[in-house]
Amino acid sequence: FKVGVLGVPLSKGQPRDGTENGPKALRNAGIIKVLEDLGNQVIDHGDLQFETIENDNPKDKIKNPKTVGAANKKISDAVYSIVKSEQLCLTMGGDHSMAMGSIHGHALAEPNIVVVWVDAHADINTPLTSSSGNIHGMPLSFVSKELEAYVPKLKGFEWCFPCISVKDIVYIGLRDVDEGERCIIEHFGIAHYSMQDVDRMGIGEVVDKALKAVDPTGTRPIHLSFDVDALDPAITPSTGTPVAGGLSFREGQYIMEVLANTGRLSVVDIAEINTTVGNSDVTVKTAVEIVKKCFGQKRGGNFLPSYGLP
Ligand SMILES: N[C@@H](CC/C=C/[B-](O)(O)O)C(=O)O
Ligand SMILES: [Mn+2]
Ligand SMILES: [Mn+2]
Ligand SMILES: [Mn+2]
Repeated sequence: FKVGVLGVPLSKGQPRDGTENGPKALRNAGIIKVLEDLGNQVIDHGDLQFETIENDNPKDKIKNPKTVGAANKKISDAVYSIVKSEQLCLTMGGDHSMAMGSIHGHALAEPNIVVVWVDAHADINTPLTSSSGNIHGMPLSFVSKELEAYVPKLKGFEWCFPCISVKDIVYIGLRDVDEGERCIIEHFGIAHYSMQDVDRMGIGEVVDKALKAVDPTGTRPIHLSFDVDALDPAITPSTGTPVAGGLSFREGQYIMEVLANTGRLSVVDIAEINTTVGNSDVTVKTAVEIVKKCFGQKRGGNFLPSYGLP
């Protein structure tokens, strides 16, 4: 693939410093070379620079609205231009509020996207249902048309127009969903596969059903937004909101292999690596292994055309 890599050092969508180090940690772990060794042509777009806006006081309890709004506008513009230049975009976060910008920019460039949201959390609180006021718990409410009426227009988000339908979203890995989010999921019938579903059906059936739910004809570009806290904290301890009982290393790899195999992956977010929490080496190594499966590495083995085999 032609892969456009973008660093998104964002942390103000949540309270724990450290997610701004995510892009650096992945780079230091050699993510660029790893992708090149898999035969991809990698264009490194560097790390976005975000400014912290002064007296960015909470508005209706929402924290750092101007800083997070301005950052996501930059993310949207960058992802838009990367997708427009026919590159498979890898956005390295940064807290998960980044997905508001990456989905927005992606949808502007590719109007028919579906969103596969792999996460312990639903991240679809509106500013009115959120109890924390942390925007990393709200990105999907800002970009979903059906929720527009419930999302107050906040200063800093004038640029953000709802660009997907909740029918285009499917969840995998849920195990910590707020009441307001459950209400939204039930009311709008959002496709979702929780860890209970993974236990009941197995990851193979979950991924098949998840893709069928949003893209039955198997034709639409895929936005994968992967929150490392979807995985079990034993393998991704360095994250801000860990929840026990997560996806195994193998289940995480399996999801990525199937999505890569569709050939329709268009944007991949990897979010919520926080190097200041727990053992960040394990977390970053796991994240790199998981991302490799998005960009062509197969557990059954790869041979690259360069070997000249028929
Ligand atoms: N639902 C909680 C937790 C949000 C978790 C966000 B994360 O999935 O991006 O880590 C909230 O709204 O504060
Ligand atoms: Mn999460
Ligand atoms: Mn259910
Ligand atoms: Mn998340």
